[in-house]
Amino acid sequence: MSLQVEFRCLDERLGRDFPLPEYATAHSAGLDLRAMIDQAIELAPGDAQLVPTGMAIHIGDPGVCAVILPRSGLGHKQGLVMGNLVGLIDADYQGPLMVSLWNRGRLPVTITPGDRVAQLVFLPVVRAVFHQVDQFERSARGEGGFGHTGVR
Ligand SMILES: O=c1ccn([C@H]2C[C@H](O)[C@@H](COP(=O)(O)OP(=O)(O)OP(=O)(O)O)O2)c(=O)[nH]1
Ligand SMILES: [Mg+2]
Repeated sequence: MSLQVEFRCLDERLGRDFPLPEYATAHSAGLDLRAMIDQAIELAPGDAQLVPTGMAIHIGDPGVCAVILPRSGLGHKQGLVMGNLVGLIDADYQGPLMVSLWNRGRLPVTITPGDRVAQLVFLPVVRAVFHQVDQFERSARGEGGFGHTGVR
């Protein structure tokens, strides 16, 4: 399934010095996002910084959102993940796409302009309409949770 999404390039280096966001393979779920910073930054262990991606999107369909996720290699090996764990992009957001980069590792991480630091994944959204009730009709689980079914 493909989706038409409006895209604005906010940084002249994107599409000139660095490729525009693209799916790396025919079946990739995520498009890599680049750190469109002016100069290299070093993230000390534990530090987080909000970094522009040089682009904006307008999804425009309430049945779709996008999420910003870590890249597996950077996240696992260097500890470079998202400071908000997952970035959620609303369908009506039109501002610059920002990435919160958090070094959760034990060593400093250097980020160079244009580095692919995160990935953007589009997802379907179901928006709920709440119907207030006094009691739920009891389900098999009821109120059991948080390990209620055991480990083994
Ligand atoms: O990693 C992120 C997360 C969010 N956003 C943008 C798009 C999103 O639609 C908007 C608001 O995000 P969210 O609702 O998660 O943040 P909030 O703290 O609740 O802000 P708001 O009060 O603007 O909704 O910020 C980003 O650019 N990058
Ligand atoms: Mg919000």
